Amino acid sequence: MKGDRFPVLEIFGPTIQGEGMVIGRKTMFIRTAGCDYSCSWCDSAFTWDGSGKEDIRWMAPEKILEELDRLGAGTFDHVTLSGGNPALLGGLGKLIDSLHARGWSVALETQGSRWQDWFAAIDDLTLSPKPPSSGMETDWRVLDAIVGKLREVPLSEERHRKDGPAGEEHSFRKPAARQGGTAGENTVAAGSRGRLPDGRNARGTSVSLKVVVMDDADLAYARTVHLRYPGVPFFLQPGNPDVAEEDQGRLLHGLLGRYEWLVGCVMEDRSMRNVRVLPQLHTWLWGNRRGV
Ligand SMILES: C[S@@+](CC[C@H](N)C(=O)[O-])C[C@H]1O[C@@H](n2cnc3c(N)ncnc32)[C@H](O)[C@@H]1O
Ligand SMILES: Nc1nc2[nH]cc(C(=O)O)c2c(=O)[nH]1
Ligand code: SF4
Ligand SMILES: [Mg+2]
Repeated sequence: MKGDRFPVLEIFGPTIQGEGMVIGRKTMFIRTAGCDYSCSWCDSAFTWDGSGKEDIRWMAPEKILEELDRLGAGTFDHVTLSGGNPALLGGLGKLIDSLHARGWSVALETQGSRWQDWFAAIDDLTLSPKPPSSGMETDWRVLDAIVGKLREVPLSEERHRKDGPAGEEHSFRKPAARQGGTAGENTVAAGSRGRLPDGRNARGTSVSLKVVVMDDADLAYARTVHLRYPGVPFFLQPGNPDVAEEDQGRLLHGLLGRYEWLVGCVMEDRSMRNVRVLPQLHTWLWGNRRGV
C-alpha cells in the first residue's frame, strides 16, 4: 500500500463468479497484485511471478470506483476481491467501506494464510487453503485463528445470550485445538454459536472453505480440512493443470474428466457428506482467458 492506494492488476466484469459459494452470481472483479504463496498450478501467477509487473496500477479507492462504474455502468451490485492475496493489504478496509457505501456486496478470495480485521466487513468470504500438489504448506494455527475469529460474536451480543455458562462464550474451539499444529487431530467446532440461521455469523459475513483437488493426496487433504472445520460450508473444486492451454475444446475435455473423477471420489466418501463439488465454471465458458 502506498498512501491510500492499492496495487491493482485487473478490474473486470460484469461476469459471473465461476467458483464456490456464490457461483453464478453476477459480479465485478478487482484483482490485486502480490501473493505470499507460489502455487505450482496458480492460474493467476502473473499477480506474483513478475510477468505482470508492468500492468500494476496503484489506485486510490475513488479511482477503483470510477473504473467499476465505467465498466459496469449500473449493471451490478456485487464486487469480488481476488489476487494474488488481497489479505496482504492492511488498508483494504477503506476500499471495502466505499464499495459498501455504493450499496454493493463484497466478496473475498484468499488462501487463509493471513488475517486482516477488515475480513469482518466482507459479505462472502472464501478461504481456499492449498493442498499438497500446490507445493505450499498450510499453517494450521493461522487458519484455525482465522476461522475462529470469523465465527466470533461481538461481545455486546454475547452478553445478551442466556444459554451456556459464562466464560465459555468465546470458546469456539475445543481445548485440544489450542495446541494444535497437526492436521486432522483437532476440530474447530462450528456449533450454533456465532452463526445465524442463514449461515452468516453475527457480523453478516458468510464464510466458506474451498479446496482445489488435483490428485488423491489433495483429496486426503480436503478431507482433513473438512473434518477440522465441521459446519463451515465446504466446496471441492477440480484443479486445472493446463493453465497455458489455448485450445478451449481440449481444455474443456480435460476439465470435464477431472470433474467427473472428483464427483466419483466424493460420492463414495463417508467423511464427506455435507459438501459441494463444483467446477470452475468460467474456465468451461472462456478457457484460460484473463479478465473474464
Ligand atoms: C487465483 S486465486 C486468488 C486468491 C487466493 N490467492 C487464493 O488462492 O485463494 C483464486 C482461486 O483460484 C483457485 N485456483 C488457482 N489456480 C487454480 C487452478 N489451476 N485450478 C483450479 N483452481 C485454481 C485458487 O485455489 C483460488 O480458490
Ligand atoms: N469468472 C471468474 N470467476 C472467478 N472466481 C474466482 C476467480 C479468481 O481468479 O479469483 C475468478 C475469475 O477470475 N473469474
Ligand atoms: S495462493 Fe492463490 S494467487 Fe497465490 S499462488 Fe496460490 S492460487 Fe495463486
Ligand atoms: Mg481465477
